[in-house]
This record gives sequence, C-alpha cells and structure tokens, in this order.
Amino acid sequence: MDWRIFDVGGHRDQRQTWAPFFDDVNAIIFLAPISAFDQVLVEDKKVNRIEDSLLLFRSICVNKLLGKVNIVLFLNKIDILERKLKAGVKVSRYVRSYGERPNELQPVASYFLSKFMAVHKESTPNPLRELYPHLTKVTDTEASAALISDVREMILRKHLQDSSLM
Ligand SMILES: Nc1nc2c(ncn2[C@@H]2O[C@H](COP(=O)(O)OP(=O)(O)OP(=O)(O)O)[C@@H](O)[C@H]2O)c(=O)[nH]1
Repeated sequence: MDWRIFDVGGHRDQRQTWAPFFDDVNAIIFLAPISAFDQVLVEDKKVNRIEDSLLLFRSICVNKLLGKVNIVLFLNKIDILERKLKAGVKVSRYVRSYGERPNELQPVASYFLSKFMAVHKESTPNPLRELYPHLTKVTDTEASAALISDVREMILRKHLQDSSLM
C-alpha cells in the first residue's frame, strides 16, 4: 500500500478540486485541528475554524466517488487543546452549543467527535461505512508512527475481508 498526501485544507480560495485524484485509494486520513475552537479563518473572520473543518469533512463524506473509501479521522492537536483548556479558555464562549459541559479534554474531544460522527452519518452515501476516529498530536512522531502502522494494518485487513480472502 502506498501513501499519497493531498493537502486539501489551507486558504479557502486555494483549495483544489481534489476528488478526481482519489478514485483508487483505500483510505483517507482527515486531520481536524480541534484545538482551533477559539479561532476563525484568516480569509473569513465570521467562520470558526472547527465549523470550517466540519464543512470540509462533509464535502469528503458526501462524495459518491469516495463512498467505499475508509475514513480515518484524526482529531489533532490535542496537546494544544489541553493547554488551552488548562489555561482557562472556555469552549462554550466560542461554541455556544457546548453549553455547561465540563471544560476538560475528554468531554470536549468527545463533543467534537460527536459533531464529526453526525456529519458523516447524515452525509455518507454508504450507510455501512464506518468512521475510524483517533485523538492525536501528530508532532509526537513516535506515537504517530505507531498509530499510522495500526491504521495501515486495519485498512489492509478490511480490504482482505471485503475481498473475502479472510
Ligand atoms: N503541538 C502540536 N503542533 C502541531 C500538531 N499538528 C501540527 N502541528 C504544528 O502546527 C503547525 C501548522 O501545521 P498544520 O496544522 O499541519 O498546517 P496547517 O493546517 O496548514 O496550518 P494551521 O492553519 O496553522 O493549522 C506546524 O508547526 C505543525 O508542526 C499537533 O498535534 N500538536
């Protein structure tokens, strides 16, 4: 299995029409920086960066050409998220729907995960497709290498199962 990296994020005006490049892949790893709950887009100050990640995520989930592609979701930058929460930055101030939930790593991460899961569920063209979520800090290269190896194994297994070789 080979890996190709397409950065489909970045400034909105520079995002590519990427779908045609993805018709022969087994999996997409989507990185969502959940530490960015208190930030807005540089190019559009009205848009919260997590909202933007959710929109981008939706555009991938909804794509019929990608209906059979596994989606691995990295809720990333959790170290930065934890630092912000410990410093007293309140999620509910930026994400009103967070309400009175505890301003701590696990409930915050679970809350954002539920948002991504809901987007996937309501937009996927393939109701049987599962989402494989992980909380990550990809700057921890050792842990990330181990995780990517696990992900790779899981995808290979699934691929073999789907082709009834296991
Ligand atoms: N502490 C920490 N830093 C990270 C993590 N992931 C990426 N970064 C750093 O964040 C910076 C921006 O990298 P990315 O987030 O990949 O790039 P980007 O999405 O184009 O940039 P941003 O708009 O800043 O998010 C780089 O310096 C990365 O090393 C993480 O999990 N933890």
